[in-house]
Formats: sequence, structure tokens, C-alpha cells
Amino acid sequence: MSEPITKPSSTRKHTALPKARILVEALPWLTRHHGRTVVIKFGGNAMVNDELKAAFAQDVVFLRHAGLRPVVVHGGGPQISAALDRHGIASEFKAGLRVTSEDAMDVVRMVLVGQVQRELVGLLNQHGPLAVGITGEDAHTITATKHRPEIDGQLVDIGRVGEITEIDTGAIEALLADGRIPVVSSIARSQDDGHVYNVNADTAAAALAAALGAETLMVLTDVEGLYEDWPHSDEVISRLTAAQLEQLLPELSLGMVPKMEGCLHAVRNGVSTARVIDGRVQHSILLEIFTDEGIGTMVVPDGYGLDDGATGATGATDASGRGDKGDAA
Ligand SMILES: Nc1ncnc2c1ncn2[C@@H]1O[C@H](COP(=O)(O)OP(=O)(O)O)[C@@H](O)[C@H]1O
Ligand SMILES: CC(=O)N[C@@H](CCC(=O)OP(=O)(O)O)C(=O)O
Repeated sequence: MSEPITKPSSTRKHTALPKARILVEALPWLTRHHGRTVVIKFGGNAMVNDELKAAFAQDVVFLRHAGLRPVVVHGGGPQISAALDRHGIASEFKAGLRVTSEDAMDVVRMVLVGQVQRELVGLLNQHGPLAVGITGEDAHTITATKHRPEIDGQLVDIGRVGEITEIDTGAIEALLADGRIPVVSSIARSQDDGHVYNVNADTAAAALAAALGAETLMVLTDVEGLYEDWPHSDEVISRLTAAQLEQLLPELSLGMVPKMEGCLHAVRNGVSTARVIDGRVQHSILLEIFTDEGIGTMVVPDGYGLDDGATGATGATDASGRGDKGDAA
């Protein structure tokens, strides 16, 4: 007996229309950004549960299939802390960076490369043979030297923490040219002493975004964006220039310091926009790009025509309606 022919009901046609509109509205943005590189930093604090991680992978693969060149740089701070705890190794942060002993360095590398990176590569590759994991050690991608931050006027030794001295984009460019999605762990090697170093993942993502000439740096974290008066208020700054951010930097604390320093570095070195968005929101990457108001904080270069304060709305408009220099090009 043959199957009856199913006709689309008028209700189904009706409910499908908004979806079609969303896709059509995204078309100009996708056309303008075709072939552009987007560096996406996935913070350890944003890797809250399996659904969120799976949605993150879907968003990244969506961008890749839409013709962009996503590069993922991942964190793993809480995961490292938990592993250090299990190994009975104490850990503390100074100037927003983990004081990393030699023993702790082994754990940092094991967790970032062997655990977090592998998991993300696995999730992305559920959608096809796309993701390839590398660390900053591979093909001299990230070279570092020992970092000694200045705290209260003194240079402080915080162990195996690296300060980036050089980025070689060769391996990442080759992967992108091959249609792959590089997934980068923020471990670096020093050419001077041969040691491996722990590099903050925000710093690594920003340096890679600048070196790759990326269009956008997107930083996914566990807050809605940069709060104006944290922790007293949860008023998110929706947009600010590099100069405005520079003024705010001394007031920032904890994990926001490397994040916002990274955003500043990126937009001062050729990246059109740097965004801090809430990774706890499912599909935050697509929402940031495609919704009218965007969902986080966007940093734009100086001289971008912002004459109306940190949350103003002049300049070219992107798919998120908040202006994006890349779209003006
Ligand atoms: N001005 C601010 N706005 C938002 N968050 C802030 C601010 N200052 C400090 N923070 C802290 O920074 C944290 C994000 O950094 P971090 O914990 O390193 O996240 P990730 O693992 O995503 O890199 C927030 O959870 C918050 O506690
Ligand atoms: C030097 C330094 O602090 N390195 C970080 C590297 C991981 C990281 O940055 O992870 P998140 O992005 O999740 O914070 C650390 O050891 O925690």
C-alpha cells in the first residue's frame, strides 16, 4: 500500500516564516564576513554543562559552514583548579594569573591539552571532520618568555607563567586553508630556556586574533559582559572604544583584567571588534551576531565615530545593530 501524500498545513507554513526571515536578515552580515577569521575564546567558566558545550560547537560549525574561518582558543581555569586539588597541589592567583610551579605546570598542560581541548575537538567533530587541536607549542605557534608581573611596584616571580613574545600563524593558517577549525590550547614554549609556560587563555586568544588579522575576537565567559561598576551593579557596558577601555583598566579585577587587556590589544592591533559575551546563554555566539541588541560588551577601535559615550550608538550597523567597523569596509 502506498504512503499518502502529506501536504504542508497552513499552520506549518505560518510558523516557518519567522525562521526564514532570520536567515534572510543574516544574509548581508554573512556576505560581508565571508572568508573572514573569527577568533572565539571559550572560557573554562562558560563550560557549564554538556548542553552549553554542544550548543557552542553547533555555533562554531554554523559559522564555518556559513563561510567564516573560526579559530577556537579555549580556557579551563576551573578544570585546572579541580585537577590541582585532586593532586594535592595548592594554587593561587596573582594579578589575575595562576602562580604555576613546575609540578602545577604538568597538571595545567595535561588538563588543557589532554582534557579540555580533546573534549571540544570531539564535540566539533560530531558535525564532520573539522576540528584539529593544537597547542601553542606546535610549530612555534606561541613562543613565550618567563612573565614577571609588577605588583605594588615590585617584579614578582609567579613560576611557569609565560609572556608571549612571538606568534607564528603558519600552522593555524594551513589548517584554515584546509577548511579545518583549529582548537588552540594556551601553552607556549620558550626558545630561550626550552621550558613550557602557562599562558592565560584570554591573552593567547587576543594575540592570535591580532596576528591572524582576525575580523573579530569573541570572548565567552560567565558574566553578561563588562559590568560598569562590578560587583556593586550589574549594568553591562554594551559598547566602548579602546581609549574608554584603557581608562577603565586600572579599576578592573580578577579574570576581567586579562580579558579586557586582551580586547584592548586586539582592537589596537587591527582586529575590528572585540566582544565579551555570556557563554552561559545557549547559542550566545549566534545571538551576539544576529540579534538586534547583541548580548554583551563590544570594544571598537579609537576614532570609530563614537561621540556619544560608552553605550552610544553611532557608526555603521552590524547584524546586531550596535555598529561594527568590519561592516563598514
Ligand atoms: N567589571 C567586571 N565585569 C564583569 N565581571 C568582572 C568584572 N570585574 C571582575 N569580574 C570577574 O571576572 C570573571 C570572569 O573572568 P574568569 O573567571 O577568568 O572567566 P573565564 O574562565 O571565562 O576566563 C567574572 O566571573 C567576575 O567574577
Ligand atoms: C597563567 C594562567 O592564569 N593561565 C590559566 C590558563 C587557563 C585559562 O586562562 O582558563 P580560563 O580562560 O578558563 O580562565 C590558568 O592556569 O588558569
